[in-house]
Amino acid sequence: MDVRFDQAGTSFDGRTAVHPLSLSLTERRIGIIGLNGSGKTTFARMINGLVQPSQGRVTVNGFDTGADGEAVRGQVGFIFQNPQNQIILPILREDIELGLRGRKLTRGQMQDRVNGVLARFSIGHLADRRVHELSGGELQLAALASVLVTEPPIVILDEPTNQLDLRNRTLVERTLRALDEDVLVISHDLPLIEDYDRVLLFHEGRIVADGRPEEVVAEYRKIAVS
Ligand SMILES: Nc1ncnc2c1ncn2[C@@H]1O[C@H](COP(=O)(O)OP(=O)(O)OP(=O)(O)O)[C@@H](O)[C@H]1O
Repeated sequence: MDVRFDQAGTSFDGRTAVHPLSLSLTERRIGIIGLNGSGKTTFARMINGLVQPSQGRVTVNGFDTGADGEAVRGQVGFIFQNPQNQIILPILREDIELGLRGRKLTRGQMQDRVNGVLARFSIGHLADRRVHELSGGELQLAALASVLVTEPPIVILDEPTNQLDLRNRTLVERTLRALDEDVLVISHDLPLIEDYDRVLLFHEGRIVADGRPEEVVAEYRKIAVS
């Protein structure tokens, strides 16, 4: 990935959520950690243009999140903290297809793409199930399938193992490890990011540590008890 922040920061109603920062993210797997309310989600949303910087600029693979919003959304798939909120249609297959509407695909090509992504996450058996009946782990995989069917090169996941039991957590962890796409994962589940290429620690809207997982997690532990 090639994500650049150039003195980019953002405020809500005069309160700074992310202080202006400059950095470049080029690694394949990046973790974001920090206390509740430290700015992690806001930072991630600035990358896909859901939150615009109040100052500075953010570019993703060369596209400006302000000026080239549509191109940026094609580059970055975002899986929200509560995946049930992002699945719109009642039947999983229909929801996955929704992402492909507007693309010039024949019915057959569309079905091939949907079946391909279902097979990739081993959830073909869920294709015709009602989304609201799926378990938490199944829902996470369903959300991944719905986002990845459009083939974004970068995927951001906001707390993908939140509220999952050990089995579903392991399933999602294993699935994330096998992804070919570049990933940026916000997580309170520290083992999930322990072998990532780079970890950012947010604290009060600033990045206060940035580096290898063990070093950054050690800093996080200090903040957590201070
Ligand atoms: N749309 C918004 N309007 C107003 N304030 C917001 C908005 N989004 C976030 N904030 C505020 O910005 C700060 C950072 O929030 P953010 O969601 O980025 O934190 P976080 O680190 O992701 O937290 P958590 O771990 O609890 O999900 C918080 O004080 C939050 O209340």
